[in-house]
Amino acid sequence: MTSARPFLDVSGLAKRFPTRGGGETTVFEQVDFTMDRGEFVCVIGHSGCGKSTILNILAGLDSASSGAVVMDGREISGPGLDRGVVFQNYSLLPWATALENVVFAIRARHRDWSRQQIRAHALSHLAKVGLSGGAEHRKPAELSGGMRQRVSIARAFAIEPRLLLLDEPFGALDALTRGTIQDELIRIWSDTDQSVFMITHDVDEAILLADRILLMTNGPRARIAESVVIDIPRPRARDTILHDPAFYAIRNHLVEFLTRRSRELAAGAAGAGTGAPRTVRFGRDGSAQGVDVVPFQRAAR
Ligand SMILES: Nc1ncnc2c1ncn2[C@@H]1O[C@H](COP(=O)(O)OP(=O)(O)OP(=O)(O)O)[C@@H](O)[C@H]1O
Repeated sequence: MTSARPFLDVSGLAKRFPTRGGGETTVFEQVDFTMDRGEFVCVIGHSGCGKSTILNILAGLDSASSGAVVMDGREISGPGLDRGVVFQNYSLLPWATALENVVFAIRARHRDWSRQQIRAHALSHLAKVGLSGGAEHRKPAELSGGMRQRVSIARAFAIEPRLLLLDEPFGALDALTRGTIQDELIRIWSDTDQSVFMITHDVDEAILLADRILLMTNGPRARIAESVVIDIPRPRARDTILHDPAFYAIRNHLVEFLTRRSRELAAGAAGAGTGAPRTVRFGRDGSAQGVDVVPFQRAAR
């Protein structure tokens, strides 16, 4: 069932930067989308269309030139512990151990918790991402890239944010590590009602993880042109998902968007649309249907 008011409501978002000649450039405009509680949404679009800027605005680390972001009925106007952010470059405190990195975040969130409570909570979240048996006492420089990203994910989940913002979190990892951490991410997310907004360049990763994929046109004046519903049943596994009748239809649709339509739909191009994204859903046989509204229903995970 959908509620009358979405968990996250982004409307009319635009970002402009001044240019050297005294003018300004519009990176994106008319960005409109909503997210429901517990939904996992991925964003795909070419480099420079403004994905990270949108994520930073949702995080409260950047401000929009116009438009609004309303989460749980309140407008976002700065950073807050109701949102957790994971960047590609880990952003861990270099002088603190993995455990301390997580502990500091929990302490900021739960000021009334005892030291033992905080430590136990941190250790349990580190264990969920496979960091135990000594690794939790190492500093970031003594950890591999995959382990550092695990610490970032544990830290983000440990503060139990309502919205988790992930900016290409697996971009720097090798395929094997990437797969393992994707599985860990999905397992932790499945046990919560947290919503996830994730940027990725990897269409297979997006299909594996997302309930919905937002497709952005090329900048400048980029916008979200389509919202593609991924209703491949969960749990999804990387090897068996390839046999789902809808998988290649969705994959082809995304690749075709990136190679052709992201450019054709860009502002100024003939036939470029405006306004809210078109919702696209694929039938279980892989046939595409353009529909206006698809209610989000949290599927079994
Ligand atoms: N402070 C700034 N001043 C001027 N332009 C900026 C500034 N910050 C970002 N931009 C421009 O805004 C555009 C969008 O940047 P953003 O990093 O959000 O894109 P992206 O879609 O996340 O790209 P990528 O996929 O490469 O990470 C880029 O063209 C970038 O050069």
